[in-house]
Amino acid sequence: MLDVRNVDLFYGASQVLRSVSLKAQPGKVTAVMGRNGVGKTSLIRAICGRLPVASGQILWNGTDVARWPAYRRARNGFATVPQGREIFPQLTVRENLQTGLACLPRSERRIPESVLDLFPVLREMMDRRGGDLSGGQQQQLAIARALVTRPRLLVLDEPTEGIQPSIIKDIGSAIAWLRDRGDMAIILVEQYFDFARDLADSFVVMDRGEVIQAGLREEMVESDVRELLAV
Ligand SMILES: Nc1ncnc2c1ncn2[C@@H]1O[C@H](COP(=O)(O)OP(=O)(O)OP(=O)(O)O)[C@@H](O)[C@H]1O
Repeated sequence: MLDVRNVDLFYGASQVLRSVSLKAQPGKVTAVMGRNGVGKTSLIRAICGRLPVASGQILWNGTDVARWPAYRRARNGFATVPQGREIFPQLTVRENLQTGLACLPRSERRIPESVLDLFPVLREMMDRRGGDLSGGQQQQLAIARALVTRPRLLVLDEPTEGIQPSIIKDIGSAIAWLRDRGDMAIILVEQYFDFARDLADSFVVMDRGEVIQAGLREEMVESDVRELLAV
């Protein structure tokens, strides 16, 4: 289980996270919501080790990993699907997936069939270049690249951004399937309310670097949260 406690984060003198706490449990989706610029991506980067926190704890099954480098967290089960996907356009789909394997021991560096079963379109496109895929296919590739490490914590940053509705549905089904498998904690950063609500077990809403609302999905009052998300 991931237990983020009172994390503060700064860019230079500017504080972008203020005592942020959240939990993520295996078999559950924690949705992180909030308008543009409230600190969601910074929070994800802090969790995955791409940005150093100034204070607070990031407990992973009881161990504080807040000072661990990103590669060590990756080896211990953390995987991220970054905002904007960060696909290598010149590499093939297969090569993009292989980049995800780097944190695994040599003997385990293979692309699991189950990942391709989840996104069959990728199997058909293994030798195509990443840059030739549609936005939705690239998003599926980014999720698959995270999954090849067989993560125990999957963090997705706005996976529906700029994606057409039919593929959003496929991505939602894939996330639900991974959640229901039960061995992975999932953090879903999302501004698309309906998508987040359909998948979430619990939620946090952020504003200006702080968590201003949090609770279980049943406690998520649609009108309140929509208001907090409105620009
Ligand atoms: N590298 C950086 N240096 C300085 N300030 C930054 C940097 N990256 C982000 N910020 C600022 O930190 C704040 C939080 O940004 P962040 O990207 O975490 O928000 P967000 O909620 O993920 O927004 P979005 O949905 O637009 O990605 C914003 O005010 C942003 O301008």
